[in-house]
Amino acid sequence: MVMSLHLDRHPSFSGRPGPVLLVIADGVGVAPEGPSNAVTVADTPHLDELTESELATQLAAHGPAVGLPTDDDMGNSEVGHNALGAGRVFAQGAKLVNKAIESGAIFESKVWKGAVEHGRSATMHFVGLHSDGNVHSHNEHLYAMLRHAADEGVTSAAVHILHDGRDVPSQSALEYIERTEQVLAEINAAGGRNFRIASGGGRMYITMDRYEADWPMVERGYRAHVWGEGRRFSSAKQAVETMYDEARAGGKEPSDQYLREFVVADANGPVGTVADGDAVIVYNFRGDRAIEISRAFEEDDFDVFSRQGPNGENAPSVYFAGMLQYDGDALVPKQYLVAPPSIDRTMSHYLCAEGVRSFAVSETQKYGHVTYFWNGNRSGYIDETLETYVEIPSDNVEFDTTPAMKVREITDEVIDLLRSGEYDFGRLNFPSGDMVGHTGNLDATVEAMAVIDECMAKLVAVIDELDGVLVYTADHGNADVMYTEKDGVRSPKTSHTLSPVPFAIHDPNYDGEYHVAPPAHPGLANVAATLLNLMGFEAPDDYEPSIIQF
Ligand SMILES: O=C(O)[C@@H](CO)OP(=O)(O)O
Ligand SMILES: [Mn+2]
Ligand SMILES: [Mn+2]
Repeated sequence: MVMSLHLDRHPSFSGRPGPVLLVIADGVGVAPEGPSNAVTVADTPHLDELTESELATQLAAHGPAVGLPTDDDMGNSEVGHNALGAGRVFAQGAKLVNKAIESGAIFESKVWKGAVEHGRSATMHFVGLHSDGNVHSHNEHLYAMLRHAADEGVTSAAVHILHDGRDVPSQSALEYIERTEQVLAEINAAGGRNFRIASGGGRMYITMDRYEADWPMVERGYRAHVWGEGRRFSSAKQAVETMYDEARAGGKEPSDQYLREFVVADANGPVGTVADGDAVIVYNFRGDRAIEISRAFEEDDFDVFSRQGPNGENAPSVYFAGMLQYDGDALVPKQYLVAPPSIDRTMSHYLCAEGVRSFAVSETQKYGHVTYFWNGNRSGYIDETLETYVEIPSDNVEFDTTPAMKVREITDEVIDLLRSGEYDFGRLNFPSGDMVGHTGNLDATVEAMAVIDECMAKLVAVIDELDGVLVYTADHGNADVMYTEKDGVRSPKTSHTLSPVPFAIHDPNYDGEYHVAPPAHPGLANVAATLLNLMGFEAPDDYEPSIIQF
């Protein structure tokens, strides 16, 4: 049955005269007050006023509430914005890949079989985030594929690892390398097989750029993985240990995310370059940071950077597949192992069908979050005549050096759009709670929160002036836990958290027409229906229920 995209008007509430604005403070969760909570350490009188009002509550933003396998899975931007924008919970990549591996369906797929066929006569390469963070990837998926490939007669495999330190502890690369070397050794022990780690580097330094913020990152990764260009070491372990030592000798604590690229080489040179006829699998299941490297491998007429070898050789022609299809509109990549969640009828689809004008604003690092993720992993507009998307270019720096990021610029842009009178709905993402939070720098994150608070005050004032409604929430936690402490020793926490997130409505015309009455276990997926109600619409029947009741 094709569901119609029509929205009924709400029977008792026709909305306010002004626009509805959703503010998503990325990575700003709710955790107990304490010295490691940058959100509570910061002075944020305006946020406090919002979250302490009668129109406030908290929402689950991790685990099954956002389509992840278990309650141990922290939330992230992809699943968070998917749930916010689509008003329902979809089984996400992490879960879908687990299922495909458990059932064996992944190994029955035509794409896997094609990869194995190439791997039998050439080399099978695996490129991906090397951890069990379960945000972009999970090493158990890699291991299952390596073992299966070996069982199916692949004799040569090369793994290209991206150190994490962002979804897992900031200096954990060596533990993951040790475990992977163990798995590879077990596979090789059967004889006649050469499975090895071939190259790698930090995820924030090579390969895993997103939203075209920093293509040179992808170029560095491509050249290390394909051509074996980079500093040479006898093993991945030696590479990481050397770089740790060098960082500390320079007075700096090393950070896995930012480690330089390395290549494993022996007396004959790099041990796992990519050649014509090889298979390459990107084993990340999340799309934003996997799209650019996929394009570099699979596009015939790719022209963002030169893929030629050091002596002018042509880029190798490979059999390429992603774990999932990362962009269902642009069809990137063309071949994939597991079908992505099919997120249909997002809130944007309904609003466009009703002719409602809307905008979305963020800076590069989160621009795709409020557009591509929000719209169910679709790039581009749903209806360009009704929507305006604004990207403020991000600086390519380590973000604790610029804790305000572009939050003030985003605010100014949003205020202009609100005052234009042309929009009934707008959404923005403030990136800094998350991006600065990921650096593990507490002071910088406290400063980031103070800037968000300052900008919230401005937005609230404009909403008052326009008789609109402001809704404040976040997509998952991060800034709310900046370090953990054990036996008096502090370790920076660079990852997201399991915390709930704030939800608050600022409605200057509020006169008791509705109240906050969330269903049991409210989560991010309940926000879309709430926003539609505040605009004077009834939500679609199969959306998760609204947080407000009239
Ligand atoms: O930076 C990222 O890729 C993730 C963490 O892995 O963060 P977010 O989900 O907030 O984008
Ligand atoms: Mn996020
Ligand atoms: Mn993040």
